[in-house]
Formats: sequence, C-alpha cells, structure tokens
Amino acid sequence: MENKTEIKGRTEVELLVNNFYDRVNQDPMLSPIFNVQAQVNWPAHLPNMYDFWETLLFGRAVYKGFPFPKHTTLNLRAEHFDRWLELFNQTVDADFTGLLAEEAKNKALNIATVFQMRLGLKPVGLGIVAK
Ligand code: HEM
Repeated sequence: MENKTEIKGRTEVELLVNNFYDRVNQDPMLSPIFNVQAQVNWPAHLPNMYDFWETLLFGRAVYKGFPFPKHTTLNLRAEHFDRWLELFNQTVDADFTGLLAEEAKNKALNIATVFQMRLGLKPVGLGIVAK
C-alpha cells in the first residue's frame, strides 16, 4: 500500500498548501515572482490559501477574497502557469489520493485556464478543460 491519504478536511488542506508553497519557494522560475516581485508575506498568504482551498473543496465559504486582481501586475506568462500546475499536481500526487485529490487538480487547472484567458495568454472560447 502506498502511504497516501484522502483529503478529509482542514488538516490535509493545510498540509497540501504548505507542501505546495515549499515547492514553489524552491523553484527557480516561480520563487522570484513570489519572493522578489510580489514580496509575499507568507504568514498572511498561507492561511488565506488554506481558506481558499477549503472553500473550493468543501464548499465552506471561509475565503472571501478576489483571486484574479493579484495576478494582473506580475507579468505572468503561459510557462509560469504550466510550471505552477506541474508543481501543484506533483504536490497533490505525492501525498494524496481519492476524489478530492482529483478535484483539487481539476479546479487548479480550470482556474489557471480562466486566469490565462483573462490575461490574454490563452484564446477564449476553447472551453474549459475538465476531466
Ligand atoms: C503563474 C502562476 C501563479 C503565480 C506566479 C501566482 C502568484 C500569486 C501571488 C504573488 C499572489 C499574491 C500573494 C499576496 O497577496 O501577497 C497570489 C495570490 C493568490 N493566488 Fe496566485 N499565482 C499563480 C496562479 C494561481 C492559480 C492557478 C490560483 C488558483 C488555483 C491562484 C490563487 C491565488 C489566490 C486565491 C490568491 C490570494 C488572493 C487574495 O485573496 O488576495 N494563483 N498568487
């Protein structure tokens, strides 16, 4: 048996988010965007991201923000999103299994696709890729 668990609640969400941003912070392409360009305040950003993912996966409306505007001033390109998704999927697959693990990857892909459409990085109208 592999040592993977279902995403059952807040505990797993926090683990997932922490592991993901650990990977982001070690990534030569993405780390400078978060830490040099945006100068992210991690102790504030991480709990916000726990809330965001808890809201997406469990439908508890604890996140009340607006994700997209934060992404408009970062000069993001398609390869940044590709790398972001690659790291996110790796993080999920390293520790988690089951329906909500798949759901997390699908939602990340859908939101990344919409962000890229809104940023003019992807043509609008090809539909959102959902599994
Ligand atoms: C190229 C890919 C991406 C980069 C470089 C990136 C970077 C950032 C940065 C720098 C922030 C601001 C953090 C702060 O407030 O200090 C942020 C916020 C946020 N990002 Fe991303 N992001 C990316 C993709 C995504 C995707 C695909 C999602 C959703 C699945 C997402 C969800 C969020 C959310 C929810 C916030 C918090 C917004 C708020 O409530 O203020 N990001 N991101």
